[in-house]
Amino acid sequence: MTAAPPDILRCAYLELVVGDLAAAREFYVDVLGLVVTEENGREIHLRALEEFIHHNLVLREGPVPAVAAFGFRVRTPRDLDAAEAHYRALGCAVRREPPGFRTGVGEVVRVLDPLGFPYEFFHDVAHVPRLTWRYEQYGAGAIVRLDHFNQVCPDVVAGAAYLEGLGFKRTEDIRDDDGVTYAAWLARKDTVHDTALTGGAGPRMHHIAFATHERHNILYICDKLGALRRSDAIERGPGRHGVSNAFYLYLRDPDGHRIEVYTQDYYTGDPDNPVVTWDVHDEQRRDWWGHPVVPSWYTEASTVLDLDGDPVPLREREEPAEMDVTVGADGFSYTRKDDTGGGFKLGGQL
Ligand SMILES: O=S(=O)(O)c1ccc(O)c(O)c1
Ligand SMILES: [Fe+2]
Repeated sequence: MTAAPPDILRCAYLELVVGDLAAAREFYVDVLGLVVTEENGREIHLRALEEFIHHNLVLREGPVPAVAAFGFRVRTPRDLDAAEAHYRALGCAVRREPPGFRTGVGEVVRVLDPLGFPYEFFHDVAHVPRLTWRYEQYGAGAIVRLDHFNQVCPDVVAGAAYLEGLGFKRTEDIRDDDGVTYAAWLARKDTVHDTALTGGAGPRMHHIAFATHERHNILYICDKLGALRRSDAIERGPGRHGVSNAFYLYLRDPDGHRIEVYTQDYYTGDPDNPVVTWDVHDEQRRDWWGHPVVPSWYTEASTVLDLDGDPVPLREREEPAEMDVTVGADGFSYTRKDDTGGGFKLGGQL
């Protein structure tokens, strides 16, 4: 028995558990320039500059750095009923929480989804000032929107099928000639993704991504981290993605949570938007300029919590791992597919 999915508008907020609230606040507010909507001694509610809902990120101090909730806004209050019915039909744990359970948010339907991720759905939410035109409040990093989540799960094919059943549309993926799918990007709003699946031991959160309008905003964040002698917060990039075509930078926060700053992907809103599939051996799939992906980007990710706040046990990926099939002295990755010389980049191998 199935039940129609809720009409999800977009990824809207993430609840992050951090080990030191002051250190996390300094990173997300003082360094990255996210805006404090409200805060107390236990948690801080932050938003991007163009956001008008109460928050895009909750920082809550706790014993184990982890992700406690992936929040999605739905189109109408009735979509909360649809969310509850959809997940009960999937046999998932479902809890309906009253307004105020989540600061600034009305009623929330929380689920532990089939992949083991704590998703939650809401409609009613407090409106706060959209700071779009308040340029005097902009840090030069100018983070304007929450753009997407990225989730690590063992079986990307099954995970993408579940998300497509939830109404997400696949826009890009990475595969090989044997039919293995290594990663997939899926959208509800008219951009490349609201969330993505990265093949690996999961459930874990790979990253949360915020958008800037310009590439120079991302370059400024790098310069600022250098000036602060915190360049070790830069894990990967800056660079240009192949998948999504976005300009990107990956940072690690004080707890190791991965944050992407991202700009200039493309419109995907037509119903017949063509899916872009990349060959896992294409050296330009993850970095259009062919720069290698640092190993930690493939191996490290954040724990996720169940609805009781306990870490969700991991399942290992059974199919080949992308890092294993694209790096090594054999240089399986190519720049030009038919280049008989191998065409792989020296120095890009471990
Ligand atoms: O590295 S990829 O080009 O595959 C990529 C594309 C879009 C993303 O948001 C991302 O995190 C990673
Ligand atoms: Fe991303």
